[in-house]
Amino acid sequence: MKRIALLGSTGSIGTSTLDVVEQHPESFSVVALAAGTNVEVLAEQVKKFRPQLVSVGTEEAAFALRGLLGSEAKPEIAVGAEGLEQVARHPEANFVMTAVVGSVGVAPTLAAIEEGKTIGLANKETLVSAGPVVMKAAKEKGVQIIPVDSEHSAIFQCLQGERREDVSKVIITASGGSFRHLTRDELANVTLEQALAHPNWNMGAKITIDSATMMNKGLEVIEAHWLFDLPYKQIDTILHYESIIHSMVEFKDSAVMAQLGTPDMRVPIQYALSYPTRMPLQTEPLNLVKLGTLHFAVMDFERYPLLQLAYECGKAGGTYTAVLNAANEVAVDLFLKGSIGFLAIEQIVRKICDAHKGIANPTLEEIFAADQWARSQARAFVNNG
Ligand SMILES: NC(=O)C1=CN([C@@H]2O[C@H](COP(=O)(O)OP(=O)(O)OC[C@H]3O[C@@H](n4cnc5c(N)ncnc54)[C@H](OP(=O)(O)O)[C@@H]3O)[C@@H](O)[C@H]2O)C=CC1
Ligand SMILES: CC(=O)[C@@H](O)[C@H](O)COP(=O)(O)O
Ligand SMILES: [Mn+2]
Repeated sequence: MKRIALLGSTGSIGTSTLDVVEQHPESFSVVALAAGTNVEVLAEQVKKFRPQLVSVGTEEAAFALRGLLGSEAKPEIAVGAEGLEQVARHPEANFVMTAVVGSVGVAPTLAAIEEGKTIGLANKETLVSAGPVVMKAAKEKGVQIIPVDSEHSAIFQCLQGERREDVSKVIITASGGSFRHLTRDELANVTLEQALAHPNWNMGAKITIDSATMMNKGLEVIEAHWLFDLPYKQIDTILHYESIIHSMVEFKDSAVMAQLGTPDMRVPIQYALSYPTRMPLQTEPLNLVKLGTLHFAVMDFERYPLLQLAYECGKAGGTYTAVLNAANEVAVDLFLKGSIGFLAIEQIVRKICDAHKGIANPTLEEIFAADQWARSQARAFVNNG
């Protein structure tokens, strides 16, 4: 039985995870849930899955949750960063699904690793921000980090039974995001509503914007570097408009393995939970005949400069990727709030990365300090025009 602690239960990955759990009550149960402030959805989840512990972002959310639950369910309720960590450390959990958004995922992921829990990693910002620290901790504790991000799950699946030394490269596919048909000039006046309309996936707001700027692929390249212990020269990206091929691995004999499927995150979520076995899943099966044709194009680094920047930061290493991530989190948040235009996201992130004086082999404290520095720089950039 997988006894799951789920971080980010009210989000896109969180609700899909609970859908998978519901399909297999004999194999999966929920012992603890963590969310931010969406207490309406959380209350329904608590009533249905009966976790022992629940964490919310604020005291107000905790008060509202108690009111919504009434006498129907009375889980222990924790709050804030401490609450997230408590959920990650829950003594009865043997699997922690990290599906919060942002580098707020670093601390609870490290806490779960410290407790020896298997990690299902959806939260890509964790490895982008603190990859060396997290991977070292997982190695020392013998903890398995199973990728949930669709591309990394695809690569992970393609690597089963293969020897790492036989891999010549991985090829991460990119849909191109909401504005893939626009030129850079045409990006100047795009709206938030347009940016949030991903062509293939229904996801949370932040990752949908990251997909439109191609930062999502940049974060995924860095995530792949840490998950699969590959140098950046062995990590390629390619445009693939339908998101049917979730990623590929090329081996030294030129054989290419790919994992395909209709775009449904429940597949990689369930694979992480059932690994190394597979289980049935109610989802739309892939029909290649109906699809007819799949389309590909070479990645355009001039069109998508944030992907170029992500490779640069990844290769520079140290604190550069934490800064890249934190500046991007703030810039995307400002765009979501309507404070800046779409193209300002990449301008802000580039300026802050250029201004950063990196620290090689950083400690966790140095990573957190770099993250905070980048956030304050990004906010100041906007305040000062
Ligand atoms: N959506 C997808 O298909 C994919 C997502 N990912 C990655 O998975 C992660 C989650 O993405 P997604 O589900 O789309 O995001 P959503 O925005 O849909 O959900 C985010 C979740 O995190 C919670 N949360 C946010 N901040 C905090 C906080 N400070 N403390 C506690 N909980 C918090 C939210 O709570 P609340 O809403 O209650 O405030 C919500 O439950 C991201 O890192 C993303 O890049 C990777 C691949 C695919
Ligand atoms: C579902 C998933 O894993 C997302 O990261 C998705 O890949 C976003 O799509 P693009 O970044 O390719 O637009
Ligand atoms: Mn992805």
